[in-house]
Order: sequence, then structure tokens, then C-alpha cells
Amino acid sequence: MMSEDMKRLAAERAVADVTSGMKLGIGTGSTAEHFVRALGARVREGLQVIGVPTSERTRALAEAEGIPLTTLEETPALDLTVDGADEIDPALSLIKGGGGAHLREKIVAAASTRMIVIADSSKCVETLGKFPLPIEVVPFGLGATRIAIGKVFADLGLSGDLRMRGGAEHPFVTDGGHYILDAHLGAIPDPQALAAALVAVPGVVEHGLFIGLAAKAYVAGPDGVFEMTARA
Ligand SMILES: O=C(CO)[C@H](O)[C@H](O)COP(=O)(O)O
Repeated sequence: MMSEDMKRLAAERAVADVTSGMKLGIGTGSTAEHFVRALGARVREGLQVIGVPTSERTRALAEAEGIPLTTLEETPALDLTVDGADEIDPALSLIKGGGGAHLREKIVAAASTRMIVIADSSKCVETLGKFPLPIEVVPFGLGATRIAIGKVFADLGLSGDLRMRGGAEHPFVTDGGHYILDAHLGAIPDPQALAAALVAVPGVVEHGLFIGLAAKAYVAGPDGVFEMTARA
């Protein structure tokens, strides 16, 4: 089975959990796009939901699919967020932000009673960190912020480099107008400690570690979709 088919299967499994009247957080990325398309088909059949998109890209697709949308200002509490991930560990801690949307994704997931992750099995890891950890930063003070983040890594015994996404000449700019530094760490043995230390750095807006947010994951492999719940 092709990876794209697996992503679609995981997304369709999550759509089956959506019931009429739900307020949904709608994720970003290629797997979440399958979810949006499958949800759009159900909406056209009469399913009544309202959604908050986690990026401008998702907003455009959801609008094209005819999914009614709202904002967290109008609808601050959501029932369910469905989103992809770049890495999933056995505790259902995640690395997200490969698509640069992790700030809005985290706000939306935190505003939801439940988060379901959808992914193909290549995203499952024992230890997070092979995928570069996205760290969203404000453009002001970038040099100082980089040094402070480097100190966090050193204090935690982590080594690796921080690379500006898009390069210094043409930096990637997020929906919030910020830059992303990708931290190539190889392994993050204590995601909780790193998460706490990163949010304490002035200039860091949000990092891509999602801890304690996901309730379950639908992961599609060659033999079909399996459900993952957190292993403590
Ligand atoms: O966090 C994300 C975007 O910021 C995505 O969910 C993550 O990058 C996975 O994307 P894909 O489904 O395309 O593999």
C-alpha cells in the first residue's frame, strides 16, 4: 500500500468518529487534507459540524469542501481535533510543525476536549527527535534567541544544530508572521524537560512538542489501521 493510501485510511477512520453537532479542530498537512476531503463528503451528505482550521491552507481547502467554519473567538471550546504528526512516541507525545502550522495547531488542540492523531506507520518512533523539532520564534532578536536556545540544549545535554527554515535569505514565514528554527537533535530523551525549557526562552513563540494532548492515534500500516493509546 502506498503511503498516501495509508494516510487516507487513517483519515477516514477518524471521520467515522465525527458525529453531528460536533465542533471540530481541523489539522494541517497531507494527512489532515485527506481528513478534510472525507469530512467534506460527509458534510455534503448532511453531517452537521463546524470547524476551526489550523492554517490558512486548511481554511482554503475546508471552504472549498463546503465545511462550515468558525473561529476560537466565536467558538472557544471544541469537542475534537483531528491532526497529523511528524513523529509519535509510545506515550503519544508528538513532534509537529513539519508544515509550519504547530502554533495554531497547538492552540486548537488545547481548546479541544479530545485530539486524535492520524498518520501512516512511518511516523511511529520509540524516541522523538530524529525529525527536526520546529521552534517558532519572533523575527526580532533572532540572534539572541538562537543563543538562548543553544544554552537550553547544552543544559539538557542535547547536541545538534539549529537551522533557519527556508535559509537566511528566504526564511519561511508562518501564518503568524514568525520564523521557524528546526532543531536537528537526533533524539530527545526527555521531551517534557525540553518543552518546559523552550517555552521559558524569550522570543520563542511555540515549539512542536505536543505532550499530553493526544488521546489516541489512528495509524495506518500495510495491514490496515490500528488504534494507539498512550503507554505510560
Ligand atoms: O504538524 C503538521 C503541520 O504543521 C503536520 O501535521 C505534520 O507535518 C504531518 O504532516 P503530513 O501529514 O503531511 O505528514
